[in-house]
Amino acid sequence: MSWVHIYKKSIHSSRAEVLDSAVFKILPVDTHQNNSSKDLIDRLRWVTLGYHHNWDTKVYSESMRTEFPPNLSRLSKAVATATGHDKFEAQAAIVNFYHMHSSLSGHTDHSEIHMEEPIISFSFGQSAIFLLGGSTKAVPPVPIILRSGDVAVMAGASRSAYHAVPRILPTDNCHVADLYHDCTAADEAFGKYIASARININVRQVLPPGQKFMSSGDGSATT
Ligand SMILES: O=C(O)CCC(=O)C(=O)O
Ligand SMILES: [Fe+2]
Repeated sequence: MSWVHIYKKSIHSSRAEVLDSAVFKILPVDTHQNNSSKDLIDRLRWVTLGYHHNWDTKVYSESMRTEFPPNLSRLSKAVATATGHDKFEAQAAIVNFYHMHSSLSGHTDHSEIHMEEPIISFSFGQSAIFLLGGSTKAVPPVPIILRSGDVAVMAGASRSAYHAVPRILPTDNCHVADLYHDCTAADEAFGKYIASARININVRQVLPPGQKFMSSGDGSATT
């Protein structure tokens, strides 16, 4: 496993583009409430990019694919190359939106057809306790704090290890101002959002090296 903590100030500029051509998951809306945009933003839990992982079957398919955001692709490739994975191609990402009481239970990420390349994970906003375990849930996990601007590279054994996010930790040191340049209304709204939220973007390669599309026999991942 390798972990790198770098580039706090240089990883915000693709924010608008990242949210283009994405699949969103918003928690069910209570029809008795009025669904203001703030209400909907608060219910947003994840977005997928590139190959859109089917949340129920955990399978990717060619029919559920949109262009991967070029800026995020370049950034992920630069991080992968800097950590010794220069063949890495960004083809899918999950953007997780955590609130102060959110958590993510223990799981492995194994839907990708090609598992030899790392997962590149970017964290913004509030901090998280990240637990990194082993190949079974019996392996006691190691706790790691992921802060805003941290980049984690899950490679080697950690690529297929169990991991979880049991707690979001409040921080007043999340460099909110670094996450945007111009003080537009949208930036101000983002500043308010991120003051009590964590965003994690984790980027994956799905296909084997050189393969550009999924063929019909691909994508039979099991949970
Ligand atoms: O939020 C994180 O740091 C981890 C997210 C994760 O493990 C996932 O989306 O599969
Ligand atoms: Fe994961």
